[in-house]
Amino acid sequence: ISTATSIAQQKFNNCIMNASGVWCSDEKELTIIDNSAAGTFVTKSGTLQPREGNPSPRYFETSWGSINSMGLPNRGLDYYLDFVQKLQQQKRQKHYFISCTGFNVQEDLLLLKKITDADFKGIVELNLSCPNVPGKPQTGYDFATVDMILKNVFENYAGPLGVKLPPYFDIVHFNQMAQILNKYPLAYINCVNSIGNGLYIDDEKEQVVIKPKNGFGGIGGDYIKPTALANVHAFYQRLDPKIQIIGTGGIKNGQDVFEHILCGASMVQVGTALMKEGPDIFERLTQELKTIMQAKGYSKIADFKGKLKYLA
Ligand SMILES: C=Cc1c(C(=O)O)[nH]c(=O)[nH]c1=O
Repeated sequence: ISTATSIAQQKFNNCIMNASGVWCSDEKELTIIDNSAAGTFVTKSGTLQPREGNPSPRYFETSWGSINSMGLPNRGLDYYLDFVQKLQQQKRQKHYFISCTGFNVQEDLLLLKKITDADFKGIVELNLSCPNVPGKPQTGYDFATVDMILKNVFENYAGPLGVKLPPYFDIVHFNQMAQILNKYPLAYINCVNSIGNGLYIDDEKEQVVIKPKNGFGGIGGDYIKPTALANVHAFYQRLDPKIQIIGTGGIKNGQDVFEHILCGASMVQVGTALMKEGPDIFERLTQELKTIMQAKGYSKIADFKGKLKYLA
């Protein structure tokens, strides 16, 4: 039984990896994920300059998931690029994802130029969905801007590149976004980022639980699995098959991984549950997925990817 997969013709021996932002902020964390059962890793979204991010507390775990308003703290794209290039020299058969995000299209293009100049051979994840930078709207909800960015990106960047999208909640929005995405040679899209600007309350204190934005933050975990599955499947139904889908959102056991793949995901990313359990989770998720595949008579991901059935 194999849980291997491939994205943009790059092969991974496991279809399960971390979600950007979790266990990927520095060399130490990335090395641990690299040595775990995860098929690969994606870095925290790198910006042109390093960032402190928002004031703490800025992350809070609940029984059903998490809320975060990190504010894009990161070491800067150069740091992640240097680290991944060094690692790539040692592990030639492995491929890695680098996430990046600019605050406008000019910055996006500068980031991609850095990646081109570094002769990066892995896969780029352009984050269009950070919900927690005060004063900055989520690019992914501005369709015209997404179109303009992708046009500029693919006029300037030649390597495999995917985009991290926010969750959409309207069929017409799925249609409109799919129409835009299908115009471009995307390697993949990653659905979904956290559900933006949720609010979690400590009843005893009658208080919010994170400091930034009066307690408003991105929601992850069990709360968002139905939304994540719907976004994966909606785009799977609408996109050119050349554009693969990475499923992110609400994965904490093998069943959740199975469901994302059934909806059309070629790869899955784990955020909140990885934050709670640590990198050992990858071994557990892989074994649980294999057990499910075995019980159903599937030997590889392709046997059931996208094969969700409807009611007649
Ligand atoms: C990159 C910023 C993001 C952040 C953040 O750094 O606040 N949190 C998320 O849940 N998703 C993001 O994309």
